[in-house]
Parts: sequence; structure tokens; C-alpha cells
Amino acid sequence: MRSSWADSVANAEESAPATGAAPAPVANHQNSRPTRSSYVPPHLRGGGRSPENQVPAAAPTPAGAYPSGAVQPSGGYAAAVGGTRWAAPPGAGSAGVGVVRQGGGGRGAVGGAGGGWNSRPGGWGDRRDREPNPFGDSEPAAVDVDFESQQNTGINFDAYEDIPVETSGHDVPPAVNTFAEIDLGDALNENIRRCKYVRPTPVQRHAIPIVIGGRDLMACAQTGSGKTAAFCFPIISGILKSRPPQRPRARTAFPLALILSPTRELSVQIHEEAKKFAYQTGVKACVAYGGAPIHQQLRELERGVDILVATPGRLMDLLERARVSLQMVNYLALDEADRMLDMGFEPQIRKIVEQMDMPPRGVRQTMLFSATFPKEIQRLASDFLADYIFLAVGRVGSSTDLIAQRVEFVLEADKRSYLMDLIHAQKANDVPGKRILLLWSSWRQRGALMLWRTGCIQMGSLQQVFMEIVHNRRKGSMR
Ligand SMILES: Nc1ncnc2c1ncn2[C@@H]1O[C@H](COP(=O)(O)OP(=O)(O)OP(=O)(O)O)[C@@H](O)[C@H]1O
Repeated sequence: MRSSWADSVANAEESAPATGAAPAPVANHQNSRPTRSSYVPPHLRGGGRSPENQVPAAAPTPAGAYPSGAVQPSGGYAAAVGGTRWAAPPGAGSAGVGVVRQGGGGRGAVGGAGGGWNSRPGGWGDRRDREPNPFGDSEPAAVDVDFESQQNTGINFDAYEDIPVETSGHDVPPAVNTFAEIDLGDALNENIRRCKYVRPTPVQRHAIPIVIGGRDLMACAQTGSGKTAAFCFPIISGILKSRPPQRPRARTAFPLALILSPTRELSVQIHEEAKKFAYQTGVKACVAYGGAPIHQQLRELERGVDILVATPGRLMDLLERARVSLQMVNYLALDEADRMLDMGFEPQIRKIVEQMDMPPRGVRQTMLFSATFPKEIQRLASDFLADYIFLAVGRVGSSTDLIAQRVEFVLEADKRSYLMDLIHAQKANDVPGKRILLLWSSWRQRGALMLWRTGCIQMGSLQQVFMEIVHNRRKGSMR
């Protein structure tokens, strides 16, 4: 269970005044603060751009021309949105290996998604019989259970009212307030109930309709904001609604969706969530990451994969061995893109997206998630996305503003026991699924600086915790 951010918003607002230049909300946004001026994403700002916000010529800059360089699907984008468009991927022969840009046809286009998928000949409906229950021993939820009273407590929804949400781009689909407003299909809806998600989080409210509507998305949202579901739901729903693919019988795996993530831990978490969301739908998620033997992952891939969650390094390895082909990828999601770039993955990511056999932008549907929006990410967005919608939930690049911070001086010798006390205290006060206490022992002399933050990263991955801290320090955002 990962951290959630809404609680930290509440905490932060109580304990710390917002700092930094927070972009003001705008036109399309749902939680308007009328006193603020319109927010313009950095890459769309015209004159007077600060050097930090300047983007290279290739990046989209003029307002209204959003974004530039987009590869328009033939027949125009509306054609893709209005229906299903098939395109032959590079190298696809007459075997029927095809790529569909799933416009989704908007909400309600395909009622009860999933029927055709599982029942098709040669489909993987039979996978459901041998699929382990990712919800553990818990009984599958009955439809009439009162989920409002049993909801997942990982997120404090009451803290959402003040969260600024901004969207820009043309024809932005309206946000939804409930999952029921979106036609995700019965099987997926059942799994949402099993997850005890009663209401969508802000990023889900906006991102899901955008992606279901067939649009590319650049989303700035913090860790723990519910991004995983925001990209997984439309992917699973889109796969279920699409024409079942004909995949060549080969040892090569042909995923329909690729989710790139920076670390093994995050990949595993996304995979775990994806398995829950796709439970009993026939859609299969696999994970591939480095630092672990490849053979087990290869065996898993050979059994078939629809959604591949992978770290860039291991995926390159699989591509070079020709054990994975990206030519049927309809959906590409990059999670924590800023972190991937910080970790030096840009060359590999570019190779995967631009130089292998993945369908080009405009044919596949692409979602780029990042907590910050520096110029490197703007460049990536401009290169990878087509006719995209920009969504900012919370204030871009202001993760530390959303986090309650406390500094305590502790004698060197007491550091460990103090840390343990804090962890135990947090555990004792915590409710299941709630976010984590995060600690940082300073590398400065003279005692220890201990700083903890709530609502950012989960327990269970100290490595991840320290990477986040290093990441923030590098960005100079830790004060
Ligand atoms: N709509 C929802 N209702 C209740 N809980 C939710 C909802 N969406 C997500 N959660 C829970 O909130 C927590 C954080 O969500 P999630 O892990 O998807 O965030 P994230 O933004 O993807 O984080 P990360 O950056 O670590 O990937 C998880 O425990 C998840 O189960």
C-alpha cells in the first residue's frame, strides 16, 4: 500500500505556509480560485520566459498551438476519438498484428466492456480460472455492499477541496465525480469495488476521462495521488473494449500496453495494483525489472502478457534478445518520468520509444506522469505525445509544500533508537493503508538532523525513501 497525498495536504496546510511560486489555477479547472490569474503551463508561456522555463524550438510554445509537432492521425483526431482506428504497425504483416488507437468512442461507446475479450476464440478468458486472487482471502465483493462505509482509507478525500487542478489543451473532456460516470466495464467496476475505491482522486477524476476519450496526457501529480489507477483503468478498459488482437505464435511477447517506471520497487507496486484492477478480466499484467534473474520473467512473458510493467534497463535487455516486441503497444505510460530522467534513463527511454518497433505517437496513446515539469520533461512531452492535454494536480514541482516537515536534533548515539520510536509511534497511530512516516538522518556532523515527512513515500522501501530525498536535494527543493 502506498502513501496517499491528500492527508499530507491537510497536514501541510495546517503546519506550513505554501512557499515558492505556485502556478495559479485556470480556465478549465474544477477548483477555481477566482482571485488568481490564469495558469499557463511553462511550456506554453510566450514572451518573458525565464531561462528555466525555456524550451527548445521543437517544444510547443505558442498558446493555442498545443502541442506542436503532433502527429495527427489520418482523418483527424476526432476520427480517432469517434471510433476505433486501426493502423498497421511497422513490420506488421498480414498475420493481423495490428495496433488500434482506441478512441474509446467516449463514454458509453461500448457497454459492458470485456464481453468480447474473454469469450473470443483463442482469447485468454481461460486465464481467469488459474488466476490467483490478488485480494488475498477476502471474499469477492457483492455488488450491494455498502462501500461508502468500507472505503479504502488510504486517502483523506476531505482534504481535496482546496487542491488546485489545472488543465489545458483543446476539447478537454469534463472531469467525473464518480467512477460510475465512466463506462469502465462491469469487470473493472467490480474490481474497483473490491479495492474499496468509492470516489476517484483528483488525478483520477480528470485523467481517466481524458485517456478514455483517446487523448494523450501529460500529468503533473505527486506520489500517492492515485496515479496508478489513473493510467491503469483506461488501459484495462481500452484493452477490453478493443478488437481482440491476433498475436503471432512466437516466443516473443507482444504487450498491448507498456508502463515504464524508474525502479524495481515501483514496478512491483504498479504490477500488484494492475493485477487487482485486471482480476478476472482476462487481461494479464507482467513485470520485468533488473537486479533479478531474467529467466523467471521470461517464462512469465512466454505465457502471454497484455500489460507489461518494466524498468527501462531490463526492457532494453528483453528487446535486444527479441523476447519482447513493442509493435502492438497501443498504450504507453511513463510513471515518475522526472525520476527516470534523474536516474539517467533518458537515452534508454528514447531508444525504447523512438527507435524500437513501437507505433509512433498519434497511433499509440501516451501518458506521461511526472511530479515536476522541468524542461527535460517538457522536451519529452513534446517528442512523445500527440495533441495532448496538460493536467496539473496540486502545484507543479511543489511536493515539499505538500509535506509536513519537522526538524529535530538528536544525539548521534540516540539516532537509531529515536528512529525506531518514531516508526513504532507511527505504526501505532496509523490505520491500515495510511501513509508512511519518512525519516532522514542527516549526513551533517554535530548531532543528527532528523527530518520526517508524511504522505510522500511508503514504509517498506527505505531505498525508495532515500532516493526521494536525494532527488529533492538535487533539485534544491529541500530546505
Ligand atoms: N480512488 C481511490 N480511493 C481510495 N483509495 C485510493 C484511490 N486511488 C488510490 N487509492 C489508494 O491510495 C494509495 C496511493 O495510490 P497510488 O499508489 O496509486 O498513488 P500513486 O500516485 O500511483 O503513487 P506512486 O507515485 O507511488 O506510484 C494506494 O494505497 C491506493 O490503493
